[in-house]
Amino acid sequence: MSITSGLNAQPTPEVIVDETADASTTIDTLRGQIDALDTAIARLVAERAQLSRRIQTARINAGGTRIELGRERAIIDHYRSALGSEGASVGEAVLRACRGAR
Ligand SMILES: C=C(O[C@@H]1C=C(C(=O)O)C=C[C@H]1O)C(=O)O
Repeated sequence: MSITSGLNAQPTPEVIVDETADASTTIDTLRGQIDALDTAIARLVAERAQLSRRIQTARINAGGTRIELGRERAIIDHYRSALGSEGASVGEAVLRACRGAR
């Protein structure tokens, strides 16, 4: 299975802004949309972390290691392909968030 096949990415919703509004109203509207996206991103990362920890626990219980670097490299490559050069940093941050104990 490819990395992407389990993802259910949705298109970014259309940005609806009143073109006659003043700048501060436009900024408030767009910031509201950014806040909603950040909430969704955080929820997805938390959901991802739960799945990741289940895999890590299963592997440890089977006598393996918590970390699998080859798989992590593929994930970072995926983020780089999707987001450009800064995508690798995003992928690394996501992996870190999914590794820590909670
Ligand atoms: C979840 C896994 O275990 C670890 C965590 C990973 C992740 O959060 O994506 C990836 C590789 C492993 O270091 C896995 O092997 O898939």
